[in-house]
Amino acid sequence: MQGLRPGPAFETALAALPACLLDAPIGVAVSGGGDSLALLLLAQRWAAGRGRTLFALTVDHGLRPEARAEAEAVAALCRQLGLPHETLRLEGAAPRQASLRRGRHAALARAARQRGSRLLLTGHTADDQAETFLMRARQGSGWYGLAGMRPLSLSPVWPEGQGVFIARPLLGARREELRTFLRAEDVRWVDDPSNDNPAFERVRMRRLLCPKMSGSVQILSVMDRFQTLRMIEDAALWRWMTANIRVSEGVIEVTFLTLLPTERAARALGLLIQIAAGREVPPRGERLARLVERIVSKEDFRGATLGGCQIRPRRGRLQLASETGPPIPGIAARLAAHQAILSGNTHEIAAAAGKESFLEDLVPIF
Ligand SMILES: Nc1ncnc2c1ncn2[C@@H]1O[C@H](COP(=O)(O)OP(=O)(O)OP(=O)(O)O)[C@@H](O)[C@H]1O
Repeated sequence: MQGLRPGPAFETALAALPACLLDAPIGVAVSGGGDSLALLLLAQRWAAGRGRTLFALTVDHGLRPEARAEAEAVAALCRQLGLPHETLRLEGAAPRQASLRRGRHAALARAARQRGSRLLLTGHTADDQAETFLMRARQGSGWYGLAGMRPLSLSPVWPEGQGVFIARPLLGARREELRTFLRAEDVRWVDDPSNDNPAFERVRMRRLLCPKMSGSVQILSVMDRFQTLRMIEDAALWRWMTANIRVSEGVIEVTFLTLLPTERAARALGLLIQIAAGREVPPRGERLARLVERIVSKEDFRGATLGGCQIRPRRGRLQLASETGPPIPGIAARLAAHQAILSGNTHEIAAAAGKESFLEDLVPIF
C-alpha cells in the first residue's frame, strides 16, 4: 500500500470496512497534530461525497496549558468544514503514559457511544507502524506482534469501549506525504513537544528511522509479510474458538486447548484471560508461556491465577473468571467482537456489531 497518495489509500482502507460501521455517525479522533488533521480533511471529503455523518473529537489531557488553544484551533477548522466538534477534558489524569492513554480511549469511546457511533478513525501512519515494530522488537515480541497495529480493532478499554471499533485508514500513508498534503491545503498543524522528547521510547525509535527512510521501507515490507501470516494465524484461531469456547454466567469455558500448537494455545489463552479479567492487554510472555506449559504438559494442573484471572480445570474443561469480585459484565459480547476481528470477515464483524447485547449500555455514558 505504501507509495499511494493519501486520498486513494484512505478510500481503499474505508472501502474494506463493513458497511454497518459506516452507516452510523463516524468519529474522527483529532489531536491537532499533522497526521490526524490530514485524517480529518480526507474523512470530510470522503463523507461529503457519500452522505456519511462525521464528527470530530479532541482530548485535552489537562497537562499542557497550550492544549486548550490547540483544541480550539481544531474546533475552528471543523466549523470551517461544517463538522461538529467536541473537546473532551480529562480531569486529574495521572501524568503516566498508560493512564493518559486509558483516559483518552475511555473519553473517546464514551463520546462516540453518546452519538450512536460504532466507529472511531485515528491517524496512525506507516511511520507509526515502523516505530511500533522497533519498540516491540526491543521488548522481545514475536512475529505476531511485529505485524503491528491492525487496520480495524476494538477500543482497548473495557467496559467504556463497549461496541466501539477503531479503524486506522492511514496505515498505508507516510507521515511526510500527509504533511505535504496539509501544506498544499494550507492547513497548519501543531507539533506536540512530547513528540520530540527522547525520554519517550517512540521518539528514540523515530530518530533511529528518520535519517534512513530506506530503513523504514524495509521494516514495512517485513511487516506486510507478517500481516499476511497473521491473517492465516487469526483464521485458525477463530475456527478453534468458534468450536471450543463458550460463556456461561460470566465464566469463559474452554475445551481442547491442549490440542493447539503451544504458541497458538498461548495466544488463545492470553486473549481469553484478557477478556475474562476485563483488562486492556493480555498477560505478557514468560508467565503466560509457563502457564500454557503447565496446562499442556501431563502435570496435574489444579488451577492458577494470571493477569487478574482465575483459571481452573473443571470436568475436562478450563474455566476462566475474574480473580476479584463478580464476573466482568459483557464478556460474551466482547468475546464475540474479538472473534469477529480474528475472522477478518466483514459479515462476522457486522453480526458482532449488530448483537443487541453488544450495544446495550453496561456503563452510564453521561
Ligand atoms: N489528544 C488527542 N485527541 C484526539 N485524538 C487523539 C489525541 N491523541 C491521539 N489521538 C489519536 O490517536 C492517533 C495516534 O496518536 P499519537 O499519539 O500517535 O498521535 P499524535 O502524535 O499525538 O498526533 P498526530 O497523530 O495527529 O500527529 C492520532 O492520530 C489521533 O487520531
